Order: sequence, then structure tokens, then C-alpha cells
Amino acid sequence: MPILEVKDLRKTFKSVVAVDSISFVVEAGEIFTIIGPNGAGKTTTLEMIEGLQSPDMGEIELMGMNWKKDSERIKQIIGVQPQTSALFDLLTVYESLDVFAGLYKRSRPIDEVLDIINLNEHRNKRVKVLSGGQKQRLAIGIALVNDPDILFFDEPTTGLDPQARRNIWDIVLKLKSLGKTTILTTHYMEEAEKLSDRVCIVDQGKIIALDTPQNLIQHLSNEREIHLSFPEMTKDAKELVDVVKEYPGVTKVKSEQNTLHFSTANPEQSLYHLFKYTTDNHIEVEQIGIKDVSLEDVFISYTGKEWRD
Ligand SMILES: Nc1ncnc2c1ncn2[C@@H]1O[C@H](COP(=O)(O)OP(=O)(O)OP(=O)(O)O)[C@@H](O)[C@H]1O
Repeated sequence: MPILEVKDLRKTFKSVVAVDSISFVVEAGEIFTIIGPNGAGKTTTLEMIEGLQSPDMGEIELMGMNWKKDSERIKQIIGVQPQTSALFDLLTVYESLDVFAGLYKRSRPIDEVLDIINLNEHRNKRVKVLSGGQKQRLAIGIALVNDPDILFFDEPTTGLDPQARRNIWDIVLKLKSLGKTTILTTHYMEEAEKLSDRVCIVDQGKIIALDTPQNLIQHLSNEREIHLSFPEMTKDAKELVDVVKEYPGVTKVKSEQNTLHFSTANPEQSLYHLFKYTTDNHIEVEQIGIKDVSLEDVFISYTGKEWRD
């Protein structure tokens, strides 16, 4: 059952079209990620759904309700992670959650929230002494105090180190196991790929692709990047550059130090020929690597632009 439906959403700021006819449906229980480069329109889209900005055009339905008629009821069923800069430095972790819990009719016990965000042992610490990752977890906790059905996290891991980022991923997955629906934005392709049930890639205010990470990757061409390194670059190994160039579907062949790199649209066939050649010619191979296709490649293929975190 769809828990959120967004239809033809549009928002402009003077001459800037921030969001340009965006439509999608999110099913209950999904982790739905909106990913895109800086200025793509992620935050504006999220804030319109959260009721913080009003669209110029389009419709938003949250569990069959809309902001014009049902704003008080919608506020009870959604959870929005505040910016960490909006936290109160002098309150403790527990007090911060307690203050926000007081704003709602429905609530989840604060001890349970502390368990979910893994901050139980820091419950009596003041916000100002928390690390960046702990502050983000507290901000997620604030989104949970009213036990909402739908959660919105805007770039919850930006600026965090890899471990702190993984801690946030664990929380998002825990929330999924509790039956919550999460809509998040991110700059990080790896995050979108690991966490999401479906990914919505946006660029310049428009959706350029929307599907499961697996489908997005599979629909891309079969092309793979392969590299082969040798203990030493013998004459035979050097000649491989010219040999590999002739294989069907092979492009971008180059050799760097002791490694041969190439792309191929026929990975199985190219590897078969390559191994036969190295065996027949007694060329010793040290290491072989095949780069997985990632969401980053999907972005590049749709937009023709490089992806930058
Ligand atoms: N209040 C505003 N006034 C004027 N322009 C705005 C405003 N908010 C957003 N924009 C512009 O709208 C476009 C989309 O911005 P938005 O913040 O939604 O992108 P984003 O994908 O969230 O980017 P980032 O990853 O940098 O946060 C950008 O060109 C931005 O400069």
C-alpha cells in the first residue's frame, strides 16, 4: 500500500527551478533514498513533503491525507530529523528527547528511543560534549519520539567518518525491521546502494532514474572494467596491450606500471581469451580485478557527468 504519493511537484525560487515535475510513490516499510549532486533539489523535495515548504504546483498525499486539510494529523504520523545545529547544547541527551516528546499526543518511551539510537550510556551527557555522530543519532532520536510511521532524514551521514556513518545505517535498518518507512537524502552512492529498497536519482530538479539499486545496475550495459597486474612488465606482458585491443567489445586499453587496464562489453569472453593467451605464452599474472558496476556508473550513464561526493 502506498504510504506516500507525490505528483508533479514543482518549486521555483525566482529563475531557479529547484524541483521540476517530480512524481513518485513510496510503499509502507520501504527505505526510499533520494540521491543527487549539490543543488539537485533533494532538500526542497523533502521539505515540501514534510510540510516545511509549500509547492508551487503538485500534490502530496501522506497515508491518504494532505497538508491543506489534515496538517495536525500528518504531524502526528511523521518524524523529521532536525539539523544538529538546532539541538540545545546545555540539555542532556535524555532531556532533549523529553522536550520534543512533550509536543506530541502519541509517544514512544524515551528508554526505547535511547536503545534504538544506541545512546543509552550517554543519556546524561550534555549535547555540547557529544561527537558529530552522536549528535546525528540524537537528532534521529528526536524524529522518533512520537513513534511515527514515516521518517524523513536529510543527509543524516554527511560529514561523518565511515564508522559513524555505519552506525547511522544500522539505525535506519533497525527502523525498517520495526516496520517504519524511511525517506532519506544522501550524496553518497554507496549509502544509497547499501541501504535502500529503492533509489530515486535526481539531477537539476528532475528524476533521472528510479528503481531498486540492483535493477538500476543491471539495466546498465554489461561493460566491466578489468585490471591485470604482473610481477614484472616483461616484453610479452607489454605486448598484451595490443593483443587485448583486438578482442571484441574491448575499449580503453592502457598499461600503467605493471598493470594492464581495459573495459569490455564481453567480460566472460575477454577473460577467457586473456587467460588462454597468458597461459600459452607463460606470462605470470600476479593479480586480477573486475570492478563492480555501481550506482555511480548508473549516474554517469544517465547524465554523462562525473559523480562527486
Ligand atoms: N530558499 C531558497 N532560495 C533560493 N534558492 C534556493 C532556496 N532553496 C534552494 N534553492 C536553490 O534550489 C536548488 C535546489 O536546492 P536544494 O537545496 O533542494 O538541493 P539539494 O539537492 O538538497 O542540494 P544539497 O545537496 O547541496 O543540499 C539549488 O539551485 C538551490 O540553490
